Amino acid sequence: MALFEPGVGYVDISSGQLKGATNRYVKTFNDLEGLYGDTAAFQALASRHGNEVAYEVTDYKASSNPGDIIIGVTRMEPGKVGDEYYMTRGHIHARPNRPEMYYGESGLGVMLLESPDGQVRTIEIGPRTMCYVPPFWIHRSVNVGREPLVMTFSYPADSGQDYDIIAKAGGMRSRIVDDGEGGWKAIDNTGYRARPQTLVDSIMAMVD
Ligand SMILES: O=P(O)(O)OC[C@H]1O[C@](O)(CO)[C@@H](O)[C@@H]1O
Ligand SMILES: [Fe+2]
Repeated sequence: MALFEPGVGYVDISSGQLKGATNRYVKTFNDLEGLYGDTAAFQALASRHGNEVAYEVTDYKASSNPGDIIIGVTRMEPGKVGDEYYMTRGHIHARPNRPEMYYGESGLGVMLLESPDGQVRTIEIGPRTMCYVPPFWIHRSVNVGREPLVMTFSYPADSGQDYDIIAKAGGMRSRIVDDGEGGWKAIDNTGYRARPQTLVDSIMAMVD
C-alpha cells in the first residue's frame, strides 16, 4: 500500500470555504427545483436568483479508498422559500452504512435526519456543536439562522451519495419551516410516500 502525504486545510469562516481543498462544487437555486413545498415561491426565487449559489462545498479528498476519509466545509446562504428554510438536497450514502460527522463553525443550522423506515430526528447545530450522523440515516442540512451557515464535515471516502431515495419518496418526511417567531419547527411533508418494507429491508442489509 502506497503512503499518502499528510494534508492541511484552513476553514475560512468569511468565505465559508476550506482553503487548500482539492474539490469544490456549488448548487444554484435552479439546481434545487422540486425540493420546496411552496412551488410558486420557488419559481419567484428562481426567476430572480436562479443562477446564484445556494450552497457550496469545498473538500479535501486524497482518495476514494475504503478506510480513507474526506474532510471539508459546506457554506449555505440564509433565507426561506415561502416559510421553508434553505436546505441542501440531502442524501443517504450510496454505501448506506457509512456515517458522517458535522461540526458547526458559524451560523445556526439543523441537521434533518430520516431513517429508511421513516423515523425523523432533528439536531440543532451552532458553533462548536459536533453532530454524529449514524449509518443508514438520510441527512440534509438546513440553515435556520440569519447568517450563512458554515459547517465542517468528515465522512468515509467510499461513502458516495444517493439522492434518489429522497426523490422517490416525494421528499423527506419533514420540512423545516419558520415557527412564526423567527425560530424553526418541523412539520409533515404532505407529499411524502413511505418506503415499501422490502426496500427498507434491502437498504438495511447493505453492510459492506
Ligand atoms: O450532497 P448534498 O445533499 O448536496 O449536501 C452536501 C453535503 O453532504 C456531503 O456530500 C457529505 O455527505 C458534503 O459534501 C456536504 O456537506
Ligand atoms: Fe453525507
